[in-house]
Amino acid sequence: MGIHGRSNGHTEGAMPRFKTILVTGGAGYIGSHCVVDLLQNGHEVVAIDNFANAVGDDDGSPALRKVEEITGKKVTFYRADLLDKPQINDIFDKHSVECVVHFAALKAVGESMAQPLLYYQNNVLGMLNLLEVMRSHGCFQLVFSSSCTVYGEPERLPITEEHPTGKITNVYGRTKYFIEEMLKDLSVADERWNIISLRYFNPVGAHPSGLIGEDPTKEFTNLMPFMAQVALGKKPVLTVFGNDYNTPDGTGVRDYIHVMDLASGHVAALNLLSANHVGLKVYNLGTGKGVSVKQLVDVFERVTGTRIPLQYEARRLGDITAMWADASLARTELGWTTTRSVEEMCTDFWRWQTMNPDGYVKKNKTSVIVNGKS
Ligand SMILES: CC(=O)N[C@H]1[C@@H](OP(=O)(O)OP(=O)(O)OC[C@H]2O[C@@H](n3ccc(=O)[nH]c3=O)[C@H](O)[C@@H]2O)O[C@H](CO)[C@@H](O)[C@@H]1O
Repeated sequence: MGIHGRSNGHTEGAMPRFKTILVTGGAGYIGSHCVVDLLQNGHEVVAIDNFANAVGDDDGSPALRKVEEITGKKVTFYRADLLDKPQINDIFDKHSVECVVHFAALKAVGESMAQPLLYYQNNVLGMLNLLEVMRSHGCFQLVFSSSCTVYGEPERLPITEEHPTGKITNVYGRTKYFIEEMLKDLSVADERWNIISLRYFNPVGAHPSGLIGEDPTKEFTNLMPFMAQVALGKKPVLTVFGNDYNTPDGTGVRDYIHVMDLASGHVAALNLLSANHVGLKVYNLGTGKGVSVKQLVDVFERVTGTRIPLQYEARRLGDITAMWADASLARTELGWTTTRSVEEMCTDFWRWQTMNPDGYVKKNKTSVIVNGKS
């Protein structure tokens, strides 16, 4: 096991049934953490990313170089865009990809409302291109990165996979929903497909080494990265959107999940796919525990020894009151559970932030001009 690794009941050391995995969006936040776990479980990884929301430089991905440092293993990387089908085709020609873990997507809710066509094109068309290239290369094994956002406002809590989907209030969420519907149709039409869609709750935290973490290149609005910026003094105050919700302390409740627990959910999904034909299966990945904004701030302040000034404002448009998972299906069918506490989510995120206050360091080749010669 690599530095600070933690087994979660999966097959470390054993030979995985899938050898080469293509990871789309591999340089991103969840993608890079998942690549660590895949490598530590014996898979070979070909990662692609277009750097739409991940740091890239002349040598590729700084995040994936850190992943290589953590694991002592090599990642094959291509800067590639799923909208460029011939390029994706070339990558499949070069590597015998047995399974795809598909993270690459745009994910900013506000941006998705302002630019719906961009989101439908990138997320839905990107998925279509990928599925077509996979099929033409005889690759039918897929793990799809979905979201609890497909449930919309919960009718009951905790949310099981049977909860109705589709009543979504934003375009980003609808792209995830439409793709799930597409995957359903595909698995019915052609039984060669073997697909698991993982509905993530709220991923937070970072790898405990502090070497990789969340470093969005776009403006971000998620709670934990924003809170960490306030703790670092880069932003003056954390705005709490609403303290009049029907929750114990009036602030919104979510199911925060450590990104390394999320990563191990993907390894568990691959283990199931490689041993069984499932058609299409959907699993919630969450801890099953609801944590309010105020509670998360309290834990963060306590474990990091920082102070987060708060400013209460009106509810954010499109936000729901409370959401947490029933993750028992993933426990029984994938043999997967979360093992990391809210304290670890905060400590690990803070370690990444303090070790890398400006995020990843880019390695760009600059030519130095001396006496007119470069
Ligand atoms: C409406 C929205 O954006 N939903 C997206 C958001 O979920 P979600 O809104 O749950 O995640 P956030 O991290 O943005 O917010 C979590 C909680 O913190 C509160 N909060 C957040 C930021 C802040 O500065 N102050 C504050 O009080 C929110 O009101 C919410 O109660 O991120 C998820 C993961 O990327 C996406 O799948 C969701 O589609």
